[in-house]
Amino acid sequence: MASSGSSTIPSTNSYTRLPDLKIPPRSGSSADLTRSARSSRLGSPMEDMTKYEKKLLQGDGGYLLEDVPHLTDYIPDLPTHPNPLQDNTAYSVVKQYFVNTDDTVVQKVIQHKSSSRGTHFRRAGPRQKVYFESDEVKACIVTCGGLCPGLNTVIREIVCGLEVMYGVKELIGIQGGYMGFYSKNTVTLTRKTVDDIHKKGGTILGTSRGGHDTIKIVDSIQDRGINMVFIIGGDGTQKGAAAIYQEVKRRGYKCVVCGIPKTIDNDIPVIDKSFGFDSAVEEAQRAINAAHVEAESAENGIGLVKLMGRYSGFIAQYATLASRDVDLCLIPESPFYLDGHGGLLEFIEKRIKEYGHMVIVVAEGAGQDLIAQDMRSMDNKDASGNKLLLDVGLWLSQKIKEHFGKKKKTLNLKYIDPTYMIRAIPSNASDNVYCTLLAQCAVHGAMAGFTGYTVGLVNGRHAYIPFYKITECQNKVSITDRMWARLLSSTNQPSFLSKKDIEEKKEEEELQVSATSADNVNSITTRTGLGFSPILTLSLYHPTFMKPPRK
Ligand SMILES: Nc1ncnc2c1ncn2[C@@H]1O[C@H](COP(=O)(O)OP(=O)(O)O)[C@@H](O)[C@H]1O
Ligand SMILES: O=P(O)(O)OC[C@H]1O[C@](O)(COP(=O)(O)O)[C@@H](O)[C@@H]1O
Ligand SMILES: [Mg+2]
Repeated sequence: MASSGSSTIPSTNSYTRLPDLKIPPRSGSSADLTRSARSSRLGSPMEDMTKYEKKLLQGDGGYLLEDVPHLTDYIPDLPTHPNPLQDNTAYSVVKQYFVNTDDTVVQKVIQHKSSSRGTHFRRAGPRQKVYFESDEVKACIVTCGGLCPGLNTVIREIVCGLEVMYGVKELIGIQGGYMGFYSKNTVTLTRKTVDDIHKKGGTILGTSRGGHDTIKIVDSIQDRGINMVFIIGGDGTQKGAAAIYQEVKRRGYKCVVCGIPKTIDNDIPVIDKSFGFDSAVEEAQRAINAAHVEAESAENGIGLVKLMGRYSGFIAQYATLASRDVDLCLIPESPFYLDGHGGLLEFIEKRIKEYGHMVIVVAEGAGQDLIAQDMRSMDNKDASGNKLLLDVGLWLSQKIKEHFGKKKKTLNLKYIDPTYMIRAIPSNASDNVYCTLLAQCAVHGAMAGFTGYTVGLVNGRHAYIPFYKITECQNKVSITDRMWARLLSSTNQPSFLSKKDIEEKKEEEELQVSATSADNVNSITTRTGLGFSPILTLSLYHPTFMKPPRK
């Protein structure tokens, strides 16, 4: 818990001055605008939501800090207070408990002797000074998107963190996701009411897709006098959180907006992994084991297990690597074809002939283009705008059965779909610890006045990451990476790709990396002769905010 104090960067005054960067509010700043004053000062809300700001700081050797916003960026002269943790009997004895203001976390941990030091994020943790008095805080928590193991643990630990560490008394839960801000009642959250919730799956607050209406949400935040918003959700949710932060800032309202990344699919970039992912991989083992037992016990037995993963096949990949019983793993990132030489059906036939049984793991987003060709399906979307998938498990079962039928070969195929069962479990022990630390870091950041950030684990260290880094792309399994090769060699399955396909994939992935890399922003930063210089806050256009939020 203690700060290592081993900052890799020299401490300079210009660096520590960063939170005091003054950015004139667009329309004056006041923490208590009345509704009429508010609306009369509003320009076009969408105008501002089409922009986000980058706080970049350059140092020696290509060091770049992609910093998160701070309340003082738009509300000058906010008073600070000593952190109440210094009087907390549990924490007051910890040496160097407060994080050194210069501490940052590197994004890419592999370095060469000629590498530039690259992108860094602000290290998460408690600060010496806070920007809220305990009795001034009115916090709220909301959970959005699909379920994921650990949601209740994060809720519990935000509540306990605020109440126990910072003496905060006013905390409410927004029910039913984003739309709950303007269409549902709230629940009071206290240490007592959340005491047991980490043992249950799901979220005690409820969740939903769709219904993100930035203006209505921020109106509700202001009307309720909320000044800390903790938003737990996936890639869609974090985009919504970024829009809320922009609007709160545009109104000059003193309110922290903090995201805690949630997704069972592990599709959020930058962070090491999302909470609940480990629990999901562990629970998937039960389904794979069952599939293996069924397959082994029958003549020409196939156990087919479908796992979640709409656009990213991480659960399928890691569940396969963990199990060692899997003969074939199919994920959205790796295209395949069914018929002909080198096709999937030929491989299945061969493996069955060789071993008498096999286990197939398929991520729900795999082969969607093939199914769509087959079924001439419509491009359906859910309330959040996510693609509604066709059931690849049923489709594949059918195709395998038809193939064996045509060849008049015996087949015993058992299809297992444990997807929602996996998502609905409580988090396992390691995810519980992970959720606790994430929640505590989120709370420390909010008390320290940071805003517009997602808290995440980067190379094993907790960091505050600006929203745009999380929302600009999706984390996907790289099939030109060593980890996918490990899987291929463990299952001994073909890659179904030609050399040309692999080259194209490599190029595609490299392009994606360079489009989001620090090199792109280096060209728009400036330097002074000092080791570190708070350089500028850039307004950039980002496609996320170009469109009105999806409803
Ligand atoms: N681009 C966006 N801008 C604003 N809100 C969004 C955006 N995409 C999704 N949301 C909102 O975020 C919430 C959750 O999104 P969803 O994609 O369903 O789940 P997840 O956050 O788990 O990816 C929904 O209420 C949805 O309306
Ligand atoms: O809850 P729904 O609407 O059935 O959605 C199922 C989807 O939710 C997920 O479990 C998680 O997606 P999110 O992280 O976007 O919530 C996907 O794997 C799956 O495709
Ligand atoms: Mg999502």
